[in-house]
Amino acid sequence: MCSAVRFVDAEGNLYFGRNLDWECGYGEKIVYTPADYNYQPAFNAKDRNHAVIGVGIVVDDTPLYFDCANDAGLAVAGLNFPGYAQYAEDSVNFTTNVAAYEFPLWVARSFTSVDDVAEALKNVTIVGKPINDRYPVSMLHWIVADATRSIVVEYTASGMHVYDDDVDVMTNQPEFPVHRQNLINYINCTPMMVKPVRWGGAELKPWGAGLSAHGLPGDPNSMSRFVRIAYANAHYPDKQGEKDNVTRLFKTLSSAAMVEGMSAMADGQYEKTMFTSGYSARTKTYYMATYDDPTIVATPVSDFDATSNKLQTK
Ligand SMILES: C[C@H](CCC(=O)NCCS(=O)(=O)O)[C@H]1CC[C@H]2[C@@H]3[C@H](O)C[C@@H]4C[C@H](O)CC[C@]4(C)[C@H]3C[C@H](O)[C@]12C
Repeated sequence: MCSAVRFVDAEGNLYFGRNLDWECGYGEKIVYTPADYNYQPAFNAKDRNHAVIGVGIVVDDTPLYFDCANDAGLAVAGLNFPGYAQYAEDSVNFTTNVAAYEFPLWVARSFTSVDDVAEALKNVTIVGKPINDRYPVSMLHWIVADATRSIVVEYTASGMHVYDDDVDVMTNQPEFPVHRQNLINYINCTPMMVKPVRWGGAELKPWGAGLSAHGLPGDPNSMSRFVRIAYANAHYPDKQGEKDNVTRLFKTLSSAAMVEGMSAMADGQYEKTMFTSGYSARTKTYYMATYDDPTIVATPVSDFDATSNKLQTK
């Protein structure tokens, strides 16, 4: 399972991050794609040369991003969506064709805002073409965010769906509208301290703080994580400064993190939060912590050579 979140700090700077929950890693690193990198889209898309930083792997000199952000403060993450995602089998004439594997790269190379992405997606086909035989097509949906808002992009049997994500979180299956509607089941949950009540002759006092959120789902399934991270994101108080906002990002994501042993996949292997990563548009820094080493490592864009045309990893 995976979970993602977006929020802005008190000055309106974007913070965006995700948990990558899986049974194994892919050798992912921080990958920097400079503006002058020779990106050759899989089909007829045009490269608009935004520099990109994110987490991914490099295959055939192409950065395959799990999540990334660009120099304009636009960020995107891919999350599993099997059983629902259904890409086109081939390119479609008179539309912009984007291979599923390049979707985050294409978004971040091409656009400066969520509004522009949403407009472009009106005429986009996502094609289920693998980059090569070693890496089959992943069935994903994506959350795209900037300092103003976020959207969820789902490509299913009925085509392209772009949803306004007014709670600024995403997890896995099912479709975004189901997650969004399910939140109504939890609107009784609040962070307020519960007052003592009388039931007949008895005075009932709360155990302590937290009782007002009783019923918030604690299990690792996708719908439960959506509720939990939406609750955490909605109630986290505004923070000043980079440090407290990065803490907010990682703590909010930890509310939906997967602990090894809690959830086995179909093959019997346990899922765990392999890494948590995120971007601060305030300082143009990518942050990452792994399951085995929770130290949050900061990689500012300035660590890379922006004048080069080569992919760079750290
Ligand atoms: C496994 C990852 C998603 C994690 C997730 O959402 N888990 C949910 C588990 S469950 O089903 O809901 O149980 C996804 C997110 C991004 C994916 C990667 C990126 O799309 C980049 C390439 C794309 C290639 O086609 C396949 C390898 C790959 C390197 C992908 C491997 C894998 O599918 C990743 C790493």
